[in-house]
Amino acid sequence: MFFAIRLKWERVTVSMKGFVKSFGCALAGILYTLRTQRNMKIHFAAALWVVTVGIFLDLTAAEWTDITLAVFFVLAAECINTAVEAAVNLCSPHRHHLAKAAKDCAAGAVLLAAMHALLVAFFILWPKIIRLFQL
Ligand SMILES: Nc1ncnc2c1ncn2[C@@H]1O[C@H](COP(=O)(O)OP(=O)(O)OP(=O)(O)O)[C@@H](O)[C@H]1O
Repeated sequence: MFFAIRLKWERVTVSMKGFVKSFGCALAGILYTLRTQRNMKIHFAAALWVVTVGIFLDLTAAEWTDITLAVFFVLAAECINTAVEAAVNLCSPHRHHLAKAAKDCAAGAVLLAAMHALLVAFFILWPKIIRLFQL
């Protein structure tokens, strides 16, 4: 009985260590993207601005859901773009049309996510800002 509990506890500890390690790796990836990619810094600054304006405009829970989804979608797309760039640079240091396709498609994904974020900001924030200045 004692050994069974101890074995189970050790398994929990080991899986917790694995979880903490994966979390650390994921955080390192985000920080690497933030450190090396100018666009990620711009996205982060834009996200901070949107959150500040959102707090000021007293958004509803549904509006916050849309805004945060759009923000995290852009940040995640930028991390994936950085991963693709790093992998392509590693595998294909010389110019190749497939390397170009991979990088261009990854950049396209970021552009689409950013356009979506702009639309969401426009539909949610813009009418509120207009109303605020009409008062
Ligand atoms: N190995 C390659 N072969 C062919 N074309 C490439 C290659 N590497 C980059 N390119 C082309 O140059 C463009 C810019 O590539 P680069 O590696 O500078 O990425 P970037 O988009 O400038 O990244 P960043 O977000 O860091 O500015 C790519 O989108 C692609 O069209």
